[in-house]
Amino acid sequence: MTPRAILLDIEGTTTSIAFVAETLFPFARKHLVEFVCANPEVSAPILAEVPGDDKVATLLGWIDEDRKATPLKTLQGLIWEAGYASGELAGHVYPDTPDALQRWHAAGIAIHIYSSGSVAAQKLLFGHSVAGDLTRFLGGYFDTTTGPKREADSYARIAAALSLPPSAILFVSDIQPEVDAARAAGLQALLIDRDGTGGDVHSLAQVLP
Ligand SMILES: CSCCC(=O)C(=O)COP(=O)(O)O
Ligand SMILES: [Mg+2]
Repeated sequence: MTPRAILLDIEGTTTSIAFVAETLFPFARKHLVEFVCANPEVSAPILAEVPGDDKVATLLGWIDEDRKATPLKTLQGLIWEAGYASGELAGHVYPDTPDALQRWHAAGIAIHIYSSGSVAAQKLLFGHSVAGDLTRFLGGYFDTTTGPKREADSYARIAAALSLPPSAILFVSDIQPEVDAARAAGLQALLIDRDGTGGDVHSLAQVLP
């Protein structure tokens, strides 16, 4: 069945893992303390969700281990905002990403994002991408506030939010447990392998070509 909506992961799917690991995360690490000190009122409710006495140390540890924790993701999005605004950051997208977004959009297929990165961070990345502002192609954004990406219930919630039967949505991700969870919820799903050594596809050019 041709899907009525496409749901895209970011890191490893639309965007390189290296950009996230080697550019975004170090930027957040470098500016974390400065941001928290300069924005105490914004930071306080986020830090309240971080366990332990030394919240900053916990957050820095989470960055190093790529923990997909909602408070960290919220804070990262806020920190990256200044980097995108100044032009120091530009959201990486693979060359086939804007082409695919344009193609699916023209075909009348709704395109949504589901990433562990916060919704604010998703909008920044696509709004300030190396291919320009791609947000005109995107209809909805989902993050871990909807639920973890490896749990089927999260995909059921997204289908309900989109008012679509799960089988009408095609999810694309580079992480097998995420693909498995989406399939368990009844979505169509494809594993993308950007190295081209496995997976169902290795480029978004192969998805609804
Ligand atoms: C869009 S924010 C940058 C990516 C990020 O922080 C992240 O955790 C990506 O996770 P994904 O679920 O897109 O693999
Ligand atoms: Mg991913």
